[in-house]
Amino acid sequence: MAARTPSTSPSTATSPPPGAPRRAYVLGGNRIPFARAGGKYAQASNQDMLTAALDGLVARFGLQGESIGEVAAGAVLKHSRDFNLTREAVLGSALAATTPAYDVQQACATGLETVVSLSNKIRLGQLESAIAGGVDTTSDAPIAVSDRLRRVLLDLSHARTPQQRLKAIARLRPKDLAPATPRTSEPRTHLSMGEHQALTTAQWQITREAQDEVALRSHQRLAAAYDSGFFDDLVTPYRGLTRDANLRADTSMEKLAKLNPTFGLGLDAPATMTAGNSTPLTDGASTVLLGSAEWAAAHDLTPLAAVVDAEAGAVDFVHGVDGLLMAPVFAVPRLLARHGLSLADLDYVEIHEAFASTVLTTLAAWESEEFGRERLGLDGAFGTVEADRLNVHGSSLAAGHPFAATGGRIVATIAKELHVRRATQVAAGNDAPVRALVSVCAAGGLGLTALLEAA
Ligand SMILES: CC(=O)SCCNC(=O)CCNC(=O)[C@H](O)C(C)(C)COP(=O)(O)OP(=O)(O)OC[C@H]1O[C@@H](n2cnc3c(N)ncnc32)[C@H](O)[C@@H]1OP(=O)(O)O
Repeated sequence: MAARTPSTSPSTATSPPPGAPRRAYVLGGNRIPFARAGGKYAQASNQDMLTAALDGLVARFGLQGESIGEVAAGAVLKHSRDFNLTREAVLGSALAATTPAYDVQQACATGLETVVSLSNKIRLGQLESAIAGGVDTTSDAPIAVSDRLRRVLLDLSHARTPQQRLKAIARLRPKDLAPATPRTSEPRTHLSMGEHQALTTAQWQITREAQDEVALRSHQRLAAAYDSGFFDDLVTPYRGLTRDANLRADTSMEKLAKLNPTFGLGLDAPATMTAGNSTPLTDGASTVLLGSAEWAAAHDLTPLAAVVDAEAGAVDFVHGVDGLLMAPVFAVPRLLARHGLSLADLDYVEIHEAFASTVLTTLAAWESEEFGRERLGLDGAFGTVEADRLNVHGSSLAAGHPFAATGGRIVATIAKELHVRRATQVAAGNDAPVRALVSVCAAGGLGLTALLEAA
């Protein structure tokens, strides 16, 4: 277990101007390595994994027995018994049982939403400390019974006489006994996330080679970050895993090129999306420790980055022309405009790699003069993000994507990167702010984006 981060420079937590809301800081994070579905965590539940991620955080920051302001986390795929999964995880952890905790759900944006909403509470003075997080397992996904079987079972539980029981059972047909398994498909279109993204990929004419390059870079960068020790104080080994199981340090353009297309096979365009340039189904959990400058100082912790602001977006993917995962394309310009910033002002950007082409279609829209003028209301293209400041430590293609846990993984990673960069800059006599953007697309045509600044 990594040691608690000592506060070498608590005064680096910049104070807001008088009258402005105070700042909320990311103080650190902890996650378990992400596993492939059906892999090392096949026997672990959401509660097991979230508790493990929480306990790793507690151990790292010396929070045993501590009452934290609030813990908010969530899971996209949740058993009905887990009506407050987060509270149960807290009760099973080393935190004080007096820590309030609750579930949040915003599809793949869940983890980032918990960071944003808890940070806002800290900024308002409602909380001094908080833990954000998320967890998901596709290995232990809930399997529901059919609607008719569910109604019959409910009626049976209310039946008072044998006749009433028999009457309820008599309504059942053999087909009602078939289970209803969860699918990553949109209820209104019945298309999976991958099928939706294949439509967007074709719309923006993204090539297979460009997608494979994004995937390769993601694996190479995540492997390099692990090798350099970057994740030593962000990831705690769990159930035999020390690194994300999906990480393939030995993948190559040649290996990726050999994979058969998985999504977009029936389209009137080349099918370019494969298992290599799509996120795999993944199990895992992440947590992020948040606090005010005062709470951090009292606990001898160094603020890494402030959560400055956030912007949500949504697209009408059912009736409109915009792809299911394109909401961040619209949210980011609004977020940056509020701060008088452009993409060029950002030192780091992480665009969640739902699919390699999600990153590429997002960039293509921002780089398009026509899109900038007609859809974003700008004078021209919104801008671009060069590869050297985009997903610098890899992203979901390599790490995997346990839906609700991805936001926490990104925020903890980028906050540490901001802190490291700022320290190097300050040592060189440069006091310029260091900023990062987090962009997460989500099912339902949703997107959530956040602006962070090194403390
Ligand atoms: C908002 C959002 O985030 S939306 C996104 C939500 N997430 C999703 O929708 C999940 C999408 N992903 C999937 O559904 C699945 O992972 C799929 C369909 C893409 C692939 O599923 P599978 O076929 O089971 O993948 P699997 O892991 O077996 O890989 C297939 C092959 O590709 C190979 N492969 C995968 N990645 C790589 C790589 N980077 N390099 C080399 N080979 C690779 C595997 O080794 C395997 O080869 P094999 O058949 O010889 O064993």
